[in-house]
Parts: sequence; C-alpha cells; structure tokens
Amino acid sequence: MLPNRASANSLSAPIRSSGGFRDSLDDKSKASVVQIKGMFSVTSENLDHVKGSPLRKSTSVGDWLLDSKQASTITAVTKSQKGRYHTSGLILVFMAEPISLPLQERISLKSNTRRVLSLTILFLFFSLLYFRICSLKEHGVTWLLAFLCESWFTFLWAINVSSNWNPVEYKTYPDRLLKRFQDLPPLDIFVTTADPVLEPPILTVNTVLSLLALDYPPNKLACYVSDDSASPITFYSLSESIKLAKLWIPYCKKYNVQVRAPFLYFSVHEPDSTSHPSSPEFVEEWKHMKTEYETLTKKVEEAVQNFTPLDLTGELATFSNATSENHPSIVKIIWENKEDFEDRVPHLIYVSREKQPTHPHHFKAGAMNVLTRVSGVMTNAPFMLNVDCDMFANNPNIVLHAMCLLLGHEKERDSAFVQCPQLFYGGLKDDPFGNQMVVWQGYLLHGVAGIQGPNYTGTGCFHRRKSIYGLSPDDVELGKNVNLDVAAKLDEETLRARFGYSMELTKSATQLIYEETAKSDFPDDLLGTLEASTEVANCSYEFNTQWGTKVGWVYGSATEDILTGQRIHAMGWSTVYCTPDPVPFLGCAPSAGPVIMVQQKRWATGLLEILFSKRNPIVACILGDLWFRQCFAYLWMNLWGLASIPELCYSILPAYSLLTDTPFMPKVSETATLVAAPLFILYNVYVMSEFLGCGLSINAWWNNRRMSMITATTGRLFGVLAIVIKLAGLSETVFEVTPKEQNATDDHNVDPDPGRFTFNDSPMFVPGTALVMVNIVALAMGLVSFKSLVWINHSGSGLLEIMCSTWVLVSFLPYVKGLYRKAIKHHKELQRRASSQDYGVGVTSQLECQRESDRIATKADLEQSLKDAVEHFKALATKKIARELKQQLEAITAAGRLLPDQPPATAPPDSAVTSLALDPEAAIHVGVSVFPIDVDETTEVVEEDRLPVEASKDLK
Ligand SMILES: O=c1ccn([C@@H]2O[C@H](COP(=O)(O)OP(=O)(O)O[C@H]3O[C@H](CO)[C@@H](O)[C@H](O)[C@H]3O)[C@@H](O)[C@H]2O)c(=O)[nH]1
Ligand SMILES: [Mn+2]
Repeated sequence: MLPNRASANSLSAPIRSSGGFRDSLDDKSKASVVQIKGMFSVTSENLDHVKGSPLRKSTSVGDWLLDSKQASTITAVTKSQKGRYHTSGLILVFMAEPISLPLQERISLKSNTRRVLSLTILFLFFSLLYFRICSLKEHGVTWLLAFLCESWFTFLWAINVSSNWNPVEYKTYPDRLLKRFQDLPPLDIFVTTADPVLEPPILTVNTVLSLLALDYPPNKLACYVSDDSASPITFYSLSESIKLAKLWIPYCKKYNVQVRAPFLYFSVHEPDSTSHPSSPEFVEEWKHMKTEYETLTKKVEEAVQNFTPLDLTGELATFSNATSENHPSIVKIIWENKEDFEDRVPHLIYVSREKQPTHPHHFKAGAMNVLTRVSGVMTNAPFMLNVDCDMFANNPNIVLHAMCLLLGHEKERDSAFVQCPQLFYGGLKDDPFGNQMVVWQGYLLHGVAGIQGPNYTGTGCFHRRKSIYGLSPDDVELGKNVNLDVAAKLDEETLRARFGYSMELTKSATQLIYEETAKSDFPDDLLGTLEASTEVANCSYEFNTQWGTKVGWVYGSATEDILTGQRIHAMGWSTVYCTPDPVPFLGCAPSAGPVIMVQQKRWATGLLEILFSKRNPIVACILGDLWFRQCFAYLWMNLWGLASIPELCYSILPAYSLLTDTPFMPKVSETATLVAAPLFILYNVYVMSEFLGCGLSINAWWNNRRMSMITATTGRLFGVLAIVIKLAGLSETVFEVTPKEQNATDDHNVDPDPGRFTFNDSPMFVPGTALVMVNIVALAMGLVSFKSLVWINHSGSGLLEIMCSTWVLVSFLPYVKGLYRKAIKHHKELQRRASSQDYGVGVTSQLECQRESDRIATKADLEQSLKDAVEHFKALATKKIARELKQQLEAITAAGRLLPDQPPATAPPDSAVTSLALDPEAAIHVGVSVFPIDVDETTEVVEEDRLPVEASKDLK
C-alpha cells in the first residue's frame, strides 16, 4: 500500500493538518486523543520525533509521508477558534484505508419539492397556451404574438426541467489518490493572454504564480503561457516572475498558504495571524515576501508604462520587429525544472504563435491548438489544464481533486474532461450587472452533470489529451490493445493527416494514443525540443490537417469552448463537474454596461454560430453520440441569444397593448388569470429559490432578472444581428477581448457607485432606450384612462397590461437612471462648449459655420479662420490645452507637408491649407479629426497620433 502524504517541505512550521483535508478531522476533535489523517508539516523541534515515527520524507512528492499501517498518539491537540488544529507534540495518525476505496463519489442532489414545483410551472405554461389557443379567434395580433412568445418560453422551460431533473455533485478523496498513486501523472497547464492593455501582465503573472505553486509534485507540472500579442512586456514580466516563484512556492508550501495569487494574499496590511501561528519568523517572512512581490509589481508596472523602456536586445531581441498581427513563432523556455531540490519550480514556457495578417488565427481556439501542439512536443502530459489569464488558482489542492475524477472512474470514457466552475473574485455586491453566473453554475451545470456531464466553459478545465486529439472512447479502448511498433508504422499516414507533418508531434501523439505516456525520464530536455515546438506554432502548420475540425479546439465559433465540449460529448465521452471547497479558480468579472454588452454579444453570436452550422447539437445527437437530454441542454444554451427576440417582443406587448387598446392578457375577472397569475408568481419563486439556494440575496435575484431583460435589448439582440450579417456573408465575427482589471479588495473607493449602468454611443443601446420611451408613454396613457379600463366592461387593455408595463419599466430602472445621467452629462457638456471652454469646439464650429454659408472659397479665408482659432486658443489656454494645441497645430502643418508629394490635380502644390481651401469637405474633416468634439464618457479628448495619418488620407 502506498503511504499517506504529508505536505510542506520545510522543517520550521509547527505540526498541523493542511486545510485541504480538514474535513476528515471534524467530528473527532473532542477526544483528548484524536485521529488525524492527511497532510502534515513538521517543525524543527519535532524532527526528532519524526525520526522514530512512521513519517518519512518522500522522494517523489518532496513532502512528509506516513506509513499508513502505523499510528502514534499525541495529546494536547487544540482547536483554534477558526477550526484549525495545533499540537505541540507529534501527530497521531489516521486509520488505514483499503486501496479499493473509490477516489470519487457521485452524490445525487435531486429534490422532490423542486421537481414538483418545476412540473407545476410546466403545467401552468401549457394551460396558458391552451387558453390562448381557445380564444385566439376572438383576439387580435397581440394575442397571437403573446401565444408565440409563451410557446417559446414553454419550450425553454421544458428543456430546463429536463436538464435539471437529476442534478449531481462529486465528492473527491485526494488522500486516497495519494495512497493509490505513488507516481502521479504529469499535467500541462495552459494560460492564454491576448492583449497587454486589456489584460494587464500583472494579472497573468499572478495567475501563473498561483499555478506554479499548486500542491502537486513540481516535476509533474509544466506551465505554458500563450501570448497572442507577442508582447515583450508580457515575456519580461513572466521572466521576472520566475525569480519570485523561487521564493513564493516554498513559502506557500511551508505555511500552507491557501490563496496563492500574491496580489490577493498581500491585499491585507498585516499577516493573518489566525491562519498561521504568528511566530516572529512567519511575520518576518511574510514581510519579506510582500516586499519581493511589490518589487516585482513595480518592475512590471514600469515596463507597462514604459518608464523603463525595454531594451529589445538579448532575450528580447526576438520581439524587436514583432507586431501583434505579424511576427514569427516565438517559443521561449523561461524556466526549466531540472529537478533541483532547492528550486522546486515547475517548467515555465512562453509561446507566441506565428501571426500573419492574411492568415486566419481563430482567436482563442487557435491559441489553444498551438499550446496543445507545443506541449505535445515538449512534455506531452496526458492531462491538460487550461485557464484564462485572469483565472488564478484559489484551491492549492485542485489538481489532486481533478485527478480523483480523471483517474477515479472505472473507464476513461466517463471523464473526458473535468470542468470547474468559473467564478469571480471582488464581485460587486448583489451582482448588479447580473454577470457573475453563480446560479447558472450552481444549478444548470450540476443538472447537466447528471446527464452526460457539464459543458466546457473555456477555463478551469482539465482535459484528457486523448479526447482533445479527437479519439473516441472506443478508439481509446482499441489503442490499449495495439502493439506500439506495429501501430506507429501502420498509422503514419493517418497520423500525419491528422496531426500535421511534425515527426516529433506524431511520435508524441503515438505514444499518447498507444499508452506509452508514463515517461519515466520526465522532465525532458526541453531545450532539445525547441526547434520542433517552434515549428508546430507556425500559422501554416495546420494546412491539410484536422486541427480545428476533428482535433483540438474547434474553429468556427466565438464560443469555441461550447463547440469543443460538444464535439467531445458527441464522440461518446462523458464529463465531470468538480466543485471542491474552496472554489478552485477565481477570475475577474467585467463591470460597466458597455463592456458586458460586448461580452454578451460575443457569447450570443458564438452560440448561434453553432446552432446555424452543421455542428449543431441536433445533428450531433442524430449522427453522433450526443445524448438526447444533453442535446436539449446544449440547445438551451445555443438559443440564449435568440431568446432575446421573444423576450423583447414580450416586453413591448404591454405598451403596444395599452397604446392600441387591444388586450394581450386575460381580464382580471376571467378564469385564465388564475393560470397567468400563479404562473408568474411560481416561476419567480422558483428562480428566486435558486438564488437563495446558492447563498445569494433576493436583491441579486432581482438584479439578474432585470439584467437579463436589459441584455435582451442590447448585447444578446446585437449578437443575433451579427449572426444575420454573417449568414448574409457581409462580415465575419470577431473575438473582442474583455478588458480585465485587478481589484483585490471589496472597497470600490474610486467609484462611489460601481454598480451603476453606464452607456457609450454604441447603437446597442438604441432598442432599450426606445423600449423605455414607448413604455413610459404607454403607461402614462394607460393610467389616464385607468378608471374606465377597470370599471367598465372594457374589451381593450386593462389592469394587467398596466401592471406588465410597470414591471418592464421597473426592470429597466438602472437603465433609465443611466440614461438620465448621460443626458445630464451631455447637457453640461453642451453648456461647457457653449461658453467656449473647449478648445476643440472653436475650430470645428467655425469650420461648420463656414460650410453652412459656403464661405470657404479662398486660401486666405481658411488661413484667416485658422489664425482666428489659434488666437482664440491662446486666449483660453491652460497649460495642458496649450501643449496639446501646439501638437495639433504641428500636426496640421505636418499634414500639409505631405501634400507636395501627392497634390490633388487642381490644387497648387505648396500647402495643405491651400488644398483645404479648395475642398471644404476635407477641411471640415481635418477640423473634426484635429479637434474631436464628440466626447463620450470613456474617450479622451485628444488622440494625438491620429491626425497626420487621417488628415493625409483624406487629403489624397
Ligand atoms: O485571440 C484571442 C482572443 C482571446 N484569447 C484569450 O481567451 C481568453 C478569454 O477571453 P475573454 O476576453 O476573457 O473572454 P470571456 O468572455 O471572459 O471568456 C469566456 O468566454 C470565452 C468564449 O467566448 C471562453 O473562451 C473563455 O474561456 C470564457 O472565460 C483570454 O485569456 C484571452 O486572452 C486569446 O488567447 N486569443
Ligand atoms: Mn474572461
């Protein structure tokens, strides 16, 4: 039997059990002699006890191990207020557990009350439809529209009932895993980043540090960072971070740190003395680490702000000619773990795939495929974890938990991938933007976990390399019985067609497929694989291969995660949901209206791209091995964007009904109200109970509900439009990266009202605004004639319509408030401009006046007008304006100097001003470009380097 594992490779902390296994201690704490099993650290003063004890230092894991057949006893175990155990003596250990005990347990979460409630709601939905059909003839178009919308809602509810019928969760036993496997399997970790501005490198650094410090044998981990922007700053930041990693990792293991992303760990001003024995040594080390981290942060920030311009020589020379859209493949080994005992830092490899402007890159899916190939050549671990650059590891034992699920099923087919929930830190209270997705993950993912398994959500997922390589579970079974030499020869052609021409890659794939993976000499000589790994990162590598179709991440959708997960399910694999405590990964949720709308638009588009392709779940269900109920669950997701249309329609109906005096709801006196009213109440009670069940507040439910109405008129609706445009062949969809910011604390001091809804000038906000306006008018009209509607036996709209319209308006309240604030701001802006305080308005308004009166006819006129403007500015100028003005005027002159080379046919070739004079339109354009007047909330007034290019372009 394999020994139990103890954690912490230091000899200086008092003996204690690690947090990850604390649950096994709980009910045994009252006895003066207790049984403890799990991970232990050993203090120097206890070292002598260890010598004669069953504890020994592990060579493979690097920690303290205990022979599980023996036990010793201690007294004086104390439990601190926070539930931690301390002892001054040696540990008393555990009961031996037979090796046959399962590594994981599937627990049903089904609730009869919820089932009955959800069926009652379904019954009420059908009753309402029946009622509508019966009285369809007597009513107008509103009735028909209401019927169509409600049919849609009924359909979605039916899917919901099916998806949530038997929710499950998994309990994992990492301690048993450690007993069973002396040699744990290797894991390749992928982190993706795409833009150093939208995704600050310090975020990526934190994520990487948290992953390198995971409680898993460091020689079994390799971390690959994909940088789609080929940014020297990102590379530099990672190179610097490895210096910190050498201190941070031993520190975390020594003190059993739980949050291993330094920015969050050090967000407190004092060390947490309750979670660690506050020995002076600990406090000292804490302070030292904090200073080291701050030094790193400073270096990274300075590089970002270019205070220390990076010298693009040496290691950085590769980046000197690289732009994010055009550069060769860059693969750099930042750190190779050569199994040096002191430096237990896993491999860290930087990858920036080749980019060419003419070549499609498939966004994140393309990046993931390159990572899969590069890691295939370098380390070829049978499992791969992928996280987005903002998703740091929050549970140091997460790999052990995931391995319980990957290795603990009888057959590999039961766990193609292990998905962890995608949760966020520092989220705003009560989720004002409805984008923390807690309930979605708390209910729906547990629901599908009870069918074929959770879908892949793009981050926090452990993949089985075999399933990513496009193998079906049957192929895997077959692979086990094949002689490797024979197979390699037979399959060479097939392997090339599938994986591409790299011999190294096909060789590593063969090893993987035919189960020769457990390479004993891991880690490899990474340097020796550099050439091959750079080659597989080239953008032409995928030509005539199955990458992006049958192998790797699937191309063709902005939600590559859903599409890829679905392909895996359609191959017959099942998947597992992993929800240990503490939460495995945490990332940052976007805030502010416009950013969320753009994200939701991308999701809606991506999901519809799947629906309107030959890879849609219905086809996968008929032709592939996607289970019927799983297909429904996928449909529910795919339709999320499209659902915005009936939802929008249903939100307009009350207003339309009031304005045209045609009913869309039954009268209060009619029996059908006995269906509509309970349906409305029960539905909301059901959803509310899900929020309460996830530990959220009623406010959070309310915010999510109304945000889903708001996104139906903005992001999701525009996602539908984007797909229509794509299907019409007019444009391709793009992946707009969500901006991320590091926010370690809950205090949003900078912004007194961070949850407020903000707008920009995007057309995305037009439908919502129109909806609000129409409802206000309709409600006003409805209320004016309210008395007559209620008391007289009126056949038109009535009380229920008024209530529905009010409901819509109340739901849009944050939106209305945002609009109001925007209007006020706009008004103030106009006032400010009217009093000529804005330097830009001077020229622009003058030029506009001139256009109106068509007075620009001569060079002298225009020159005079510019001179006037300059005088005007001088009179106004503050220091900043004066400086910017000077730059702008220089830019005008520069634009002018461009002209002699490309003179317009009729223009005298000597100055830009002359040409402007001859072309009032160009003059206006330059005026507007130089002095932009359309200032929205997020735009800086001056865009300094824009002018020369634009001006010269327009002048041509
Ligand atoms: O060309 C690209 C675009 C994006 N990314 C990376 O993809 C990840 C996700 O991008 P993000 O802008 O954060 O998208 P989100 O909407 O927040 O992401 C969710 O939705 C995506 C699908 O739309 C999934 O891929 C993500 O994993 C999931 O977190 C980030 O690490 C990016 O750096 C790239 O590597 N290359
Ligand atoms: Mn993200």
